[in-house]
Amino acid sequence: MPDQQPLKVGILGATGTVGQRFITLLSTHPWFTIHALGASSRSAGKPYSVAVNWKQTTPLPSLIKDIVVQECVPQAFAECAVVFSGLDADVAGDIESAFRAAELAVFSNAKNYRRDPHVPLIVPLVNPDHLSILPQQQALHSPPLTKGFIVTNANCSTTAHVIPLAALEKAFGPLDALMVTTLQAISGAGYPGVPSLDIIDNVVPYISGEEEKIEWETRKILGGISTSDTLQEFDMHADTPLKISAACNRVPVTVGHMINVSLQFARRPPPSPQQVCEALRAYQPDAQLVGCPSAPLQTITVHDEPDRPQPRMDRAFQEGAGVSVGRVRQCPVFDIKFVVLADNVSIGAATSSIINAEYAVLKGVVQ
Ligand SMILES: NC(=O)C1=CN([C@@H]2O[C@H](COP(=O)(O)OP(=O)(O)OC[C@H]3O[C@@H](n4cnc5c(N)ncnc54)[C@H](OP(=O)(O)O)[C@@H]3O)[C@@H](O)[C@H]2O)C=CC1
Ligand SMILES: N[C@@H](CC(=O)OP(=O)(O)O)C(=O)O
Repeated sequence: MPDQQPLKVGILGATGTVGQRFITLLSTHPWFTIHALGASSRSAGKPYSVAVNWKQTTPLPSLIKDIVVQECVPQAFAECAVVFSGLDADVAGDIESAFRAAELAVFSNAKNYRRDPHVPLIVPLVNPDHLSILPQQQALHSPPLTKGFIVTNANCSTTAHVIPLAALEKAFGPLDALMVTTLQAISGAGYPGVPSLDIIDNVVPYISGEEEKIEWETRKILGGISTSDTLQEFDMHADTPLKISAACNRVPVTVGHMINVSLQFARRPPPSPQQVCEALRAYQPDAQLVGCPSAPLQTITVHDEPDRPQPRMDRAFQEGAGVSVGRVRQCPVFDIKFVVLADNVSIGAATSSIINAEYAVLKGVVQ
C-alpha cells in the first residue's frame, strides 16, 4: 500500500461525535484521503465548518472546512474505496444497506448489523480474521455483490474489555466466566447526549441495551468461525461456553470508558497475577504485525501504580488507539481481577473502523 496513491474515503455521520474523530484521524492518514462527507438533511448542502458543532480538542483541519456535506446517498460516495459510518443507529440500517447494495465497502460503528450472521463484528486488535466471512456475505446478497459489504466494529465497552481478554485466551486458553462493571463516559451517548442535570454530581446505573450488547458481542468476537455444510457460521465461543454478566453505569467523565473485570479461566490451576501481567504486556495482535499504520505500538499498557489507569491521565496515550490495564490481582471469587480503560471514541469507535479498513486493504479485501 505505501507506494500507491491514497484511497478516497467517505464518512457518513461526519458531523457527530464519532464522525468528528474520523475527520481528525483521517485528515493526516498515510493511505486514505477524505473525499466525501455525509450527514442528515439538516447539515446537507452546507460547508462542513458551518454544519458541524466542532467539539474536538484539536482544530478543525483546514482542508476539510469547505467540503460541502452531502445527503447520505450512495451516488455522492461512488468514488470512495471505503465508506466509514458514524451514523445514528436510528438511520444506519437502511443507509448502510443501500451503500452495500451500491457496491460500496462500509465500515460501521452502528449496532444495526452486529448480530447479522454474515456480517463480521471486528475489534481489529482481536479478530480481523473474521473478514473471511465477507465472500459469503456478498454471495448471499440479492443480487450477489463483488465489491460491496458491511463490516461492523463493536460497542465501545465491549471493545475495551475484549482486547485484554483476547490476550489472556491466547496465552492461557479459554475463559469460562466473566463479571464486568462499566464506568462509561458521557461522550458514549453522542452529542448533546446525557443532560447535565442528570450526570453532574451523579452516577446513572443504567444504559439502555448496553449490558445485553456486552454479553452477546463478546462471544461473537472471541469465538471462531465454523463451517457446516457449505456455510460459515460464527461459533459464539461454543467450545467453552462463556458465562458473562455485565453491569453498566454512566459516570461524569467526558471521554474514556473504564471497566472492572473479574474472570475465571477454564484451565486449572489458573495463571498468577504476574503471569497475567506478562501476557498482557507481550500481546501483539495481527493488525500490528502486518503493519496497519493506525495500530498502537503497545496494544495493552499495564500500570504497576495502584491508582492507574485513570480516564483523564491515560485516555490520550497513543492517540487513544491502545488500552490501559491496572490493578491486576487475585480475585477471591473467580481467578483474576483488573481494571481496563479505553478511549470510547477512538479505539472504541473511529480508530477501530480505520484499522479494520487498513487490514482489509492489506489483505486485498478492499478493491
Ligand atoms: N460515541 C461513542 O463513543 C460511540 C458511538 N458509537 C455508535 O456510532 C454511531 C454514531 O455515534 P455518535 O457520533 O456518538 O452520534 P451523534 O449523535 O454524535 O452523531 C450522529 C450522526 O448521525 C447523523 N444523522 C442523524 N440523523 C441522520 C439522518 N436521518 N440521515 C443521515 N445522517 C443522520 C448526524 O448528522 P446531523 O449532525 O446532520 O444531525 C450525525 O452526523 C452511533 O450508531 C453510535 O451508537 C459506537 C461506539 C462508541
Ligand atoms: N452505548 C455506548 C455507545 C454506543 O453508541 O454504543 P453502540 O454503538 O453499541 O450502540 C455508550 O453509551 O457509551
